[in-house]
Amino acid sequence: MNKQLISIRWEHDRLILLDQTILPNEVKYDEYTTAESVWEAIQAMKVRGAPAIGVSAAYGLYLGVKDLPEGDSDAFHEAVAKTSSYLATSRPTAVNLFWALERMERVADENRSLSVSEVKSLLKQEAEAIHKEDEEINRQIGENLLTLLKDGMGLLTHCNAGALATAKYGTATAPMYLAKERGWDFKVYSDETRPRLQGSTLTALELHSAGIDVTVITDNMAAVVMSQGKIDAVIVGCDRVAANGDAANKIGTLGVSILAKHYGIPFYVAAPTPTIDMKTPDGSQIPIEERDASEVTGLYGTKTAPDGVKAYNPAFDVTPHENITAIVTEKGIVYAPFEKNLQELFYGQHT
Ligand SMILES: CSC[C@@H](O)[C@@H](O)C(=O)COP(=O)(O)O
Repeated sequence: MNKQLISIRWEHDRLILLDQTILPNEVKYDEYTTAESVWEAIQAMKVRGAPAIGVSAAYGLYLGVKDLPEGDSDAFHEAVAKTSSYLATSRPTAVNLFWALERMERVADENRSLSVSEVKSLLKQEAEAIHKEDEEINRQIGENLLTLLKDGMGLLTHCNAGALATAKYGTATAPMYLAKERGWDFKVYSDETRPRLQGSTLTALELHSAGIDVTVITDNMAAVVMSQGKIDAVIVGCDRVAANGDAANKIGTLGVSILAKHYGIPFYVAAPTPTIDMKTPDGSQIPIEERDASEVTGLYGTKTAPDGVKAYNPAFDVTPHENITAIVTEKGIVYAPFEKNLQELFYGQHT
């Protein structure tokens, strides 16, 4: 993959993020050295995509406490909890954010007997481990998805669950990169994904620069390409999968799932296990972020709706598990009944 498109780097105690809000026009990396600036980057979607948000928040937590004085251990642990709660307010839907922060807090809690400087170094190691593991998880998701696909297939994806949304490979895009390595040719259709256009600005950019055959369509073209027999499978990412298999993903995914069901096309959700939230029983309990109306009434600083008109901007929707053919994780492929099979995946048994 084009090296320029790595979204997250960690160098010399600095977080370096590719600014995804200005792609594909400009490739710009910014350095982050404070928890506040990482919070802003997540909120403004300079870094976005569930796994990338989790990795960035983990580094953000370390950045927020790394320069605190060594002498007062209680004050240090209080600051860890406070910085974690603060970073958790940056975006509500992707559970990876909370998962990564909880993991960081656990490391601090379990090592209270160590010196502050030792805990700081463990926090840094934990953030680096979360980053590295994400890359391995995605490769394995790609391998598992490939077992469901064949050379030459037409694939539809929505939003960007690609390398830019993760440490590497992406989730929904992982089989596309692996297939390319094996000399397979998929024909990928990428929904533009209004209002933020992640499908055209990000997915099309990364697949096209990797030499993968990708065609951008506007969201309202998905039905026609399916009706024309161009799509053999839909693969999407997710921000949070509930215990019953309902899956929150970028707004518009629900509609794509309904179309896929209508046309009898398999609908696969690529889900790293950190994105599966066994504590949320079903999709109705997943918090859905609502973003500023200006994302709907304008585009790149140009108004696309009249002044003062109302606009509704939920950033995610929930695909009911009935519309999902399989949830593909790094640990295996989960089919219906999802509740039972997710329990088995996580706990080895149905409780
Ligand atoms: C591997 S990324 C999975 C999801 O986070 C992705 O599909 C998505 O919905 C991203 O939304 P975004 O609002 O761009 O952060």
